[in-house]
Amino acid sequence: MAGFVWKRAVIKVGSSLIAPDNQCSTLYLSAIAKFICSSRQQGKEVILVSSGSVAAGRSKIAHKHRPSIAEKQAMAAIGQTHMMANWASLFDFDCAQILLTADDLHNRTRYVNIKNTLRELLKNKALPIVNENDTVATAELKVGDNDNLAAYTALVAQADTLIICSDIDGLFDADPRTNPQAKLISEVREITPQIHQLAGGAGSAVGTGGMQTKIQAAEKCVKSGIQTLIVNGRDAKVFDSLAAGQLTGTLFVPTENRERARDAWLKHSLKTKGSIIIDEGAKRALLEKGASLLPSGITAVAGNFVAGEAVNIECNQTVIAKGLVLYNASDLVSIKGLKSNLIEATLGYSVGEAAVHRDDLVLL
Ligand SMILES: Nc1ncnc2c1ncn2[C@@H]1O[C@H](COP(=O)(O)OP(=O)(O)O)[C@@H](O)[C@H]1O
Ligand SMILES: N[C@@H](CCC(=O)OP(=O)(O)O)C(=O)O
Repeated sequence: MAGFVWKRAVIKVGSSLIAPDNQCSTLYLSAIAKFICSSRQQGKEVILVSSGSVAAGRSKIAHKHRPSIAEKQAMAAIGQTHMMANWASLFDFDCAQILLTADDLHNRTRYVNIKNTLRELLKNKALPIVNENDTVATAELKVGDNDNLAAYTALVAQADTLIICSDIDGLFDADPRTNPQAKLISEVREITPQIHQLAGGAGSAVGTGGMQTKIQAAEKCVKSGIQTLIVNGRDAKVFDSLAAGQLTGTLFVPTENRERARDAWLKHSLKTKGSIIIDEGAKRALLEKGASLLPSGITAVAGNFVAGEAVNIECNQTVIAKGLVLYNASDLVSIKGLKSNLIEATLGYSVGEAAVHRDDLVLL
């Protein structure tokens, strides 16, 4: 198989690895944690999406064979602390808990907050651990499964890779539970209806969604240029291979270049709500150094946009870039021309030194 190259990955770990017998265990997590540590030492960035809260809390809440929604939510509330402690026991750096629902990902302000928080956590070398906020979310507000949640996380974090760790070697050409002749598919270049048909539901009592939700997750990622890998999280050798840069499991090959997909989205899909006018120095920093736009280079603000919306960036009456702005128009008016270390004192808050981060900016 070809080499495995990445810089920022979301690693999704399923319930069957965290709480195989409805109880937290580090049996399968040690190899994953070792891989996370060695990757970080090489300067790579990792975000975990971890399931397991319901499974880990199951034995703590009295319930009939099929727990009610409230019972499951109570299990998640207890199990989440056990799951986090289980991971934290494996690392000598900080783990950061992020609990999300679909609603958070669809709301612009909350989406921007999630993105900024992830960026800040990675900058500070903490390990973000994301799970669905099962305790508050009703079915219609939920993503529903952590495979799709991991794909959304990879998109919001602008990761280049999603690694889904499951209890099976990857995608097979038939459900191995019912067909012992099933063969592993090592590479998928196009997610066709036939690929969807290969997938069956969850294989264990603690899993949700099975291969179907993993293929949905891969589909979301590959069209945004994010390579997606399904691997067997029970096999420590898998992580030795990945650490050595060797692919294993099933790779879903991106159908689009990541930068091109991001640029096309910024350029064509987003309606601009205003303009930021910048000076020659800021223009040079953007064009020649690929820098973020700092408030110090802003001379004027036009329009009434809010943080997270798209704006044109203009110099000498020419639009030179488009990007997602981190501050409201009225706040930018207050901080234009100022050094970034004065943002907090001027506004009473700061979401970072840039007005538009270079990851959210496309040159025109
Ligand atoms: N075509 C397929 N290839 C591989 N596994 C499949 C396939 N169809 C269904 N499955 C089932 O999907 C299971 C993995 O999903 P799931 O039980 O939800 O685990 P996780 O907790 O890792 O998300 C496998 O154990 C397997 O039984
Ligand atoms: N949010 C739930 C997990 C949902 C889920 O997708 O589980 P899994 O199929 O094991 O990844 C929990 O923490 O129990």
